[in-house]
Amino acid sequence: MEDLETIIGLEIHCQLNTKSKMFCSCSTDFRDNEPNTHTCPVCLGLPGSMPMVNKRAIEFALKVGKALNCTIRDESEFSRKNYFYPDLNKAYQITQYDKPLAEWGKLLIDGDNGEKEVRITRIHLEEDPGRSVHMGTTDRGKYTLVDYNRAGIPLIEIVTEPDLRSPKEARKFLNKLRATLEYLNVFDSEKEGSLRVDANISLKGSERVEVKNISSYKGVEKALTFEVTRQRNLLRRGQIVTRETRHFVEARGVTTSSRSKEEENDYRYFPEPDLLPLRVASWVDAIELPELPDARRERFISQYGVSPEHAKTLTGGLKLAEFYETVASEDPALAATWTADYLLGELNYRDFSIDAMPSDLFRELLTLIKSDTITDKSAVEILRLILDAVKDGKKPERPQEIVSRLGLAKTSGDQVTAMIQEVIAEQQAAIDDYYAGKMQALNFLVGQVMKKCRGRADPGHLNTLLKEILDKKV
Ligand SMILES: Nc1ncnc2c1ncn2[C@@H]1O[C@H](COP(=O)(O)OP(=O)(O)OP(=O)(O)O)[C@@H](O)[C@H]1O
Ligand SMILES: [Mg+2]
Ligand SMILES: [Mg+2]
Repeated sequence: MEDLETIIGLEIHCQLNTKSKMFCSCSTDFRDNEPNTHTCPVCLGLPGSMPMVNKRAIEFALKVGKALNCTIRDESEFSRKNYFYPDLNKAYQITQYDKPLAEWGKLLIDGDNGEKEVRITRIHLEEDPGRSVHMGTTDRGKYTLVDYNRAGIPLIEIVTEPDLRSPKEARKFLNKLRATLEYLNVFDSEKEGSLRVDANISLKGSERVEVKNISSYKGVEKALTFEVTRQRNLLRRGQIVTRETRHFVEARGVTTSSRSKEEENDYRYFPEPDLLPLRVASWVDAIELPELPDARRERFISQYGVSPEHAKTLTGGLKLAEFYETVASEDPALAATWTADYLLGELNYRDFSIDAMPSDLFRELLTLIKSDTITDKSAVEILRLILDAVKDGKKPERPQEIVSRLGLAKTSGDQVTAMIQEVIAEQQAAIDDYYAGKMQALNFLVGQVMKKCRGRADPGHLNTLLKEILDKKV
């Protein structure tokens, strides 16, 4: 039972960052504004109002279609998906049904067993519903407010074939997709709720379960991991997995049943009578795609000579890739190591994005490392001081200032030699041990010199130097 194959397919809703909404001219820049201030008769769905298609949204969706190697349909069509819910003021959503804008694409990912192609079933355009804001606690004073500022924000839904084989692979797919969308400059990954995922999962031979509306990438992996265990346990106990829609409770990391298949709505789709069919396939030729993650990765390898692993990490997000290119000039290999191995670790630890690190300060830090002014250990210390200042909302000190203030400049050769002589004079017992062939004594002596210079000597160099001096004495 343990090796029952896991089958996963994703439906990803992505808000396009156009200036105005999908079918009206209301601004999409609503996040800092009062509820219901970005609305008009069209996005409120008032009787008699007529939708108009946002050309920009179509262009953005076509860009995504082209980047994901889709075929653009010669004719696509908007449809009405009918259901009643307070955040859906018209009682229908304008979406696409059997004639989506784009079909049959693919995205290359770094899968569980190496590089892998994930097929894209379709990409269609639709409008976001409004947002329900639940007030009060569950047991008392509970009521719900509705904010229609979000109603009508352009969305694309990207549906994959059930080609993913593990929760981790699903996360990798999402990371690659997010990077691609960022590079295309069609969405803003930092805006809350800009990418929402429905994750479908089954164990081979059983029904699938759909976990709806997961709003974080980590959430998708967690929800799917929970489902693998839950479904395996059901089968192990001789029960069956029922086809149902489930909800992910982020705070507890579990999924709960929200409605079973029998209760699922019949949406009574029909073609949207207020909009003409779209014939936009010919626009695709004029769309020029920017450099996408795979191409940039190859360029990083050839132009900067960074390792494939570093190149993959550094091109995993648009801002990260741009950051690297602003700091790479002096010593690309050094910059790659310090960005990918050290900086990213420190950022993740603080739940920061790359924006938190001022690139001019990082460049200065790299110069100090390259000129051998500070040790790696001191460089990490400086990095932490800068990021902690940012975290506290303070203006970070420049690396050079920190070096002077804390006296982090590497101890010079002469000073080290002097300190070694001091230690040799002080530690006769250890010296005797060393000559008696006890190699631990050397480590001890290195430690003593390090202590004297407060860690500002290069450990490898110190080791060699100390050995040289001691061996000469024999
Ligand atoms: N056996 C399976 N196990 C896991 N996922 C599957 C399986 N079969 C299909 N899927 C995935 O389920 C998703 C189906 O999405 P689609 O939008 O076509 O239909 P739906 O979920 O029934 O409709 P809705 O849009 O209302 O959610 C796809 O991502 C597909 O890859
Ligand atoms: Mg769907
Ligand atoms: Mg679905």
